[in-house]
Amino acid sequence: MMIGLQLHSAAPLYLVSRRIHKLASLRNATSLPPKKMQSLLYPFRGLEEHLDRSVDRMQFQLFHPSVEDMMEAEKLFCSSPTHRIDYYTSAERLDHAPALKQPEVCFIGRSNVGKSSLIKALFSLTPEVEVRVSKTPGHTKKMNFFRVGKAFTLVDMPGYGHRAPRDFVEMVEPYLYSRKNLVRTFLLVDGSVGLQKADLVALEMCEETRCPYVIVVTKIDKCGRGALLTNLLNLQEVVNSQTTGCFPQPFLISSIHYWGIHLLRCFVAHVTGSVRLKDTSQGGKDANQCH
Ligand SMILES: Nc1nc2c(ncn2[C@@H]2O[C@H](COP(=O)(O)OP(=O)(O)OP(=O)(O)O)[C@@H](O)[C@H]2O)c(=O)[nH]1
Ligand SMILES: [Mg+2]
Repeated sequence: MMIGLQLHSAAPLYLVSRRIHKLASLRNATSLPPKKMQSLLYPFRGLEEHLDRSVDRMQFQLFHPSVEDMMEAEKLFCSSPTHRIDYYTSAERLDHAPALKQPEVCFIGRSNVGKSSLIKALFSLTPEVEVRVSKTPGHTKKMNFFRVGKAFTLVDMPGYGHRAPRDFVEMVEPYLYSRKNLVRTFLLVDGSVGLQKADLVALEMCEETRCPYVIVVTKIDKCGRGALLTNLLNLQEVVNSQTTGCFPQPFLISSIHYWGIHLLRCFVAHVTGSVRLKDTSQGGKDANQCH
């Protein structure tokens, strides 16, 4: 559903692929019928009615900014002559990583979980920033640094898992332990398959590094609500019982449908100190708190 995309058009492929998806922009999203808009902006809302009454919903909505706040955050993800968003550099080892002062956030997770796709969706309002995604696990082989003006840097990491354990040990681990300007790690877990053994290892490592982290549940469009809820509640149980550095609210996203992308943009802007939000939480805890 690209704006103005006509399949029979003779437009060159690169022009077609760089058009902005309608739902990537909050202004278009707010013109949706209310229920659809709620599910796009706050994906947990779409699941809530299927949850057992005994489940505490508050934990899933600690970070719950207003649309107005999300609009403010969205501006950061739009490039302008005074606020350039660009791919900066890649590094194979920590000592090749650029020395940058601005706050940094990184995205880690198993190969193929959707890290690069998420970053691509976050940057979809600046389609000239190229983020490569692939069906083949192990596609991202280096740490890729993207600058968002002077506000923050975002880092796409190689995945861990059967094909790329070495990359992880040589790049991701040292980065997580020593990167001074790292303010938040986003640990991605595939919502359609739930927590895997390798995810638990990553979770343990995030605990050890002591840098605050947050879980992002990806590909929520790929499975039924029942399976997603089971995976989600299992994840919450692990977060509640085994972690101290993890923000208790998991972020649910679909990078291909833009579900949860606006909320996550706002969270990134918030944790990097790039926006001051008027209303960040309903539950009395803010996004910088863990348990
Ligand atoms: N259905 C669905 N597919 C997705 C979503 N996000 C990513 N994918 C698909 O999952 C595959 C892997 O996506 P990537 O973003 O390249 O995964 P990655 O985590 O960066 O993988 P590595 O770089 O290999 O570690 C691609 O085929 C994407 O199209 C999503 O939200 N929904
Ligand atoms: Mg990748």
